[in-house]
Amino acid sequence: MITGERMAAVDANAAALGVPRKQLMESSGHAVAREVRTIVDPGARVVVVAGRGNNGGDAFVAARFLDDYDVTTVLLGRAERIGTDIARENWAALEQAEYETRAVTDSSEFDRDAEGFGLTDADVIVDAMLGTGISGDLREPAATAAGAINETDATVVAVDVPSGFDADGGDHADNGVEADRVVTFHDSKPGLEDLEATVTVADIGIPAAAERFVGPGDVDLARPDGREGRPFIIGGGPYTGAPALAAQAALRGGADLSFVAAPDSVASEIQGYTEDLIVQPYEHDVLRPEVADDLLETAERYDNVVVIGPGLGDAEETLAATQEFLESSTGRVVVDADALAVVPDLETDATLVCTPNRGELARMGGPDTDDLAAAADEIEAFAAELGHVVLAKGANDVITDGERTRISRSGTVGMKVGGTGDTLAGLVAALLEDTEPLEAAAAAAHVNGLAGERLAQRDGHGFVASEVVNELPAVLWGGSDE
Ligand SMILES: NC(=O)C1=CN([C@@H]2O[C@H](COP(=O)(O)OP(=O)(O)OC[C@H]3O[C@@H](n4cnc5c(N)ncnc54)[C@H](O)[C@@H]3O)[C@@H](O)[C@H]2O)[C@H](O)CC1
Ligand SMILES: [K+]
Repeated sequence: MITGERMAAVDANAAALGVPRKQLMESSGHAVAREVRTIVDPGARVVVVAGRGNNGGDAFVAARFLDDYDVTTVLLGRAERIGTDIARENWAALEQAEYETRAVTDSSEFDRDAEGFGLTDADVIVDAMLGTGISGDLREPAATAAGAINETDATVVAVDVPSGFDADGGDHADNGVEADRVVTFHDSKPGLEDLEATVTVADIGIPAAAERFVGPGDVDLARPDGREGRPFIIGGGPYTGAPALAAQAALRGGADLSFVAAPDSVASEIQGYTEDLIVQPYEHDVLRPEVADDLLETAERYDNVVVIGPGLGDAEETLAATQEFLESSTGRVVVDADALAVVPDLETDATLVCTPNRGELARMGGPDTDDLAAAADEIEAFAAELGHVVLAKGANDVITDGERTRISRSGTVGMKVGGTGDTLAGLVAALLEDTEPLEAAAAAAHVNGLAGERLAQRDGHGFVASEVVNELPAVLWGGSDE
């Protein structure tokens, strides 16, 4: 089962792996033609009703695979307004090859002339008006066309989803097409099983890697569409760099404001790094239990995305305070570095994203290995037992919520420089604002690694974490096509 928006991400990942959308469209269209062949014999009358997006593009391909049928392809709209190159190219091929095509420019034509389109004597109608690109109830001329299609006795074959069906939410527009068959691509869509139609899931050659490995489609999904979120970064000890890097990375990753809580002994030093941070000192030199309550109260005031940075090694005090803080948290918390030690025995309603490096993963009870990708199943089982998202950092990062597991292959040996874990933790916090934890962690791991790759291309492996922070926006908004 996959939603429409995740499908778009998988398409983009497939393209980045070398399987372009036009190839997927060819496979999609062929699958639709094969379905038609199971319903009627050659010579039968088939009417394709196509929209101006890739859903229509699929059906232009299908028409090409139905040469031995009496096919008319009807485009709702003008050809020059077809929305994508690959759909337009497939329409042009139909016209060049003198297939029977017709463009309808307004719904009155449809109303007045449903007969004329041969809808009424069609044996099969291919519904290719709208697929996963739909937004809202059917608009004209699709709405009128859907009504005309629903009134015929033809067998209706829907491309990907019946027009009007929302592949993210799973509900179907009241004025949507009632299909007899649905040929959906790659994986079923939530809610299709509730329709009357017979659903065929067509394999269109998308490599499993497009879902397994994090790619540009995942970054597209997690990209903040504006400035939002106010993560709260808690530095647990006297380190000044870690919370500062995490807080700056959160800002670079799209957060509105970034608050840092740090021991008063170092708070002014952290503020000294940059005016962009709002640093709030807490008494004592480390995170102590009596401080935890105040921090909790503060955290509640923010968008409950919190990053707990490194503590003081395994100092009892700090760990007790961290445990107390996490047990009482209810929001989304990125837990990094020494704070991770308390997570295995934690009872909390908070949604944690744990970002262990190899040693921290092993100490938490996860597998102790350099090759995280090879241990992905073990890490998935560990995350399932832990009950939280684990972003295990290594040459390849393994990101898992205990059920779904992704691997990010981005990054470079230069990323081992100190502080890149802090930039990652801050970036996760920024993306957690409006992206689900697994997706936010996967995209952050990928973007952080791509930032390092860009720096390595420019400066070899001598870059430092503060440069990774500054590189994040270019990767997140620069349309990186890695
Ligand atoms: N997932 C895959 O592996 C592949 C999917 N393919 C097909 O691509 C469509 C999605 O195509 P997209 O261009 O994103 O959008 P659509 O064609 O679904 O629709 C866009 C089209 O519709 C208009 N529109 C949007 N909302 C409405 C509305 N409420 N009423 C009327 N018209 C509306 C919008 O203006 C556009 O013109 C997917 O379903 C698959 O069929 C690819 O072929 C490749 C592989
Ligand atoms: K459709």
